[in-house]
Amino acid sequence: MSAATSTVRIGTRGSALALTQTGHVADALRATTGWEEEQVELVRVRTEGDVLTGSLASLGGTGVFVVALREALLMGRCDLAVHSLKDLPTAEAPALTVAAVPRREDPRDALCARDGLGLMDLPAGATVGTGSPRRAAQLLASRPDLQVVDIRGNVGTRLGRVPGLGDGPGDLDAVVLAAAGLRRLDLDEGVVSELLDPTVLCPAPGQGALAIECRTEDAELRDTLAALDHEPTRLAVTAERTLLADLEAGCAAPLGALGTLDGDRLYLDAVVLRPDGGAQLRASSSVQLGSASRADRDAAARGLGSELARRLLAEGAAELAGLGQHQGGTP
Ligand SMILES: NCc1[nH]cc(CCC(=O)O)c1CC(=O)O
Repeated sequence: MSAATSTVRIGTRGSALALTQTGHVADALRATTGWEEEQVELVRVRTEGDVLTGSLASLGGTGVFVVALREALLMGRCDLAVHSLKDLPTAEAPALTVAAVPRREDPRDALCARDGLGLMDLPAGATVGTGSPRRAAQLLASRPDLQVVDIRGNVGTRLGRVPGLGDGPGDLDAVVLAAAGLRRLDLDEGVVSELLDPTVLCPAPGQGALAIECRTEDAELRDTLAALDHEPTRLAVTAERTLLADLEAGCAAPLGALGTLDGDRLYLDAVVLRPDGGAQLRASSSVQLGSASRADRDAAARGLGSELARRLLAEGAAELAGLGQHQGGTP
């Protein structure tokens, strides 16, 4: 594929959020390359995650939002794909490469409650909707009285469960969503009643970040996409995702991880919970990155994730959270 003579096709899911995210990447690509509007084209791909209606936790397997996009890449129906990094399985796909991780949006989770209520203001026994075992366990850890209700659907559907926040039944006191998605859709101002501190609700590995994937053989495109990479984000999510992989946890596991870069030091905080929130393990560590090569810094980030995973496993994380069950890992 020669960019100068043809178009670059970006595969995307059809949800409002996916189209917005992909649109931003298309704009960034045009800006760094000088390509014309029509040289970057969006191709819609329907994924299993968009079609199935069961609860997200019950889908169990990882990658329900990703598999069809990867197939489209491999079959040449598109040249690059934009994924929400937290939906991307940690196992790399053969013949595909994550060519760039752009700058991360706010990684925090957002409480969207009726009447602007914060987490600690919700009345006893209040109902909070989320399909995420990670969010459920952490909500219950700080507010054991809450009634967590399993919900799913796109952002609009979930907001509609809260009175005053959208079109829908308005049958819940609150829902929890990723701040990044709300911000990208320009919805955050009206609906977020509290941005939850990561010490209260630690985000999912990769939350708020995107991955731009292409075929490994497209060397020219890979070089072009590298311009969209944001190294501090890439290092943080590399540490988070290595931890996730080493814990053999899928996207449905009650675990949170957040990497942050301060100068040349990369920090990683993680929490693993019992699904009912009644017990949890927390661990933090950091590594000095130095001015070594990109490969060395990536390796240091992976080392940090592995070190923290080892510590958590030694303290009984797998038993606590029921890890290793979703991907056929160690029992
Ligand atoms: N699992 C669904 C999903 N995947 C990515 C986002 C948007 C936020 C992000 O980029 O992390 C969301 C919605 C949500 O969790 O509220």
